[in-house]
Amino acid sequence: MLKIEAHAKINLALDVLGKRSDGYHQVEMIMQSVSLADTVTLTEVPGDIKVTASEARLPCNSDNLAYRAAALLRDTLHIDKGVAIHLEKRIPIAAGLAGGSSDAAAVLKGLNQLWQLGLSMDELMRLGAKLGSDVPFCVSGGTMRAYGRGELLEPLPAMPKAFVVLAKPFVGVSTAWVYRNYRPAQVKQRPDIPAMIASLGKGEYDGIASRLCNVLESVTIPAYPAVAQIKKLMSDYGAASLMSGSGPTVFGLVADRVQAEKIAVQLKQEVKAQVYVAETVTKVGEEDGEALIAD
Ligand SMILES: C[C@](O)(CO)[C@H](O)COP(=O)(O)OP(=O)(O)OC[C@H]1O[C@@H](n2ccc(N)nc2=O)[C@H](O)[C@@H]1O
Ligand SMILES: Nc1ncnc2c1ncn2[C@@H]1O[C@H](COP(=O)(O)OP(=O)(O)OP(=O)(O)O)[C@@H](O)[C@H]1O
Repeated sequence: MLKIEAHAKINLALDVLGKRSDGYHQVEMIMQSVSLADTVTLTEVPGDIKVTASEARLPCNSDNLAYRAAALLRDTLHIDKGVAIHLEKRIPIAAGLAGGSSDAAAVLKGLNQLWQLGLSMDELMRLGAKLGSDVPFCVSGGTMRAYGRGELLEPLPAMPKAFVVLAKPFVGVSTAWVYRNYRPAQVKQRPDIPAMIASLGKGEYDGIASRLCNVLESVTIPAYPAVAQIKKLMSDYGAASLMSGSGPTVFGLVADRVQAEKIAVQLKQEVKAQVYVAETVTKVGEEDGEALIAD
């Protein structure tokens, strides 16, 4: 049996560079893992793939990304083994935090170990790209520049430790809908990604916090005013704030845990949202032995 922590991600910067002929958008992003995580438990069983989840509204059939990750490994490598996958969900669903992608990445990494497949991180990331654009990042974790449709990654210097308040209003946002409705003309500000990378290189928290920028806010905010409301409250409380991915979750960065806890308490009083306090995490995965826990 294996237990794996599947971490959520936030996008510190997200730019859309154009639309591709395959329907996806060319993006450039800076992605960061945070400590909020689902726990994925893998147990070898005879037969097929079975998925259970703590969250009743999650599909447990082949629509579940964790199921699809296991099926992809079985089909690609012609493996005739079964696995029971249990998802203890903590990452809110359809939130812009890559919850499903992270579960899928955890299954790829976990089954690589449980089924002794010997796949490299690179091979796992390539397989992950078949499941979704965010999956390769979730396989590697840490702080990364992502480009292409988001599946191509370049490691960046780790973000200095920061505390992250996450607030998800009670709406689910479809990533496909957000990209479909993206109009460059509606974008007021685009991220300065080279400058943010320079700040990461110097370990300058302020340089990173002052450059948070996500062009997809131009689609999600007009449709879901709660996002703007939460962003404003976070800034009023002293956090550098931004919508993560396609939303609707807004994150606020602060350097101090006590301040993060205070902001979370204030937000819970003022807005209808699921609120969490997390922190940035450096590279997750097998290398540091942190993510895979064998029983
Ligand atoms: C918004 C982000 O979460 C930021 O990290 C990602 O760009 C989205 O990653 P994801 O949820 O893994 O997305 P996918 O499952 O690959 O794609 C979902 C849908 O979003 C759209 N999509 C996604 C990624 C991309 N670069 N361009 C797109 O247009 C496509 O319509 C696609 O059908
Ligand atoms: N294991 C899973 N956990 C969460 N959602 C899943 C999972 N498998 C499939 N899904 C489906 O995927 C959709 C998006 O869920 P998810 O939580 O991954 O969104 P997200 O955080 O917006 O992802 P991203 O940031 O990668 O766009 C939901 O409609 C959900 O039903």
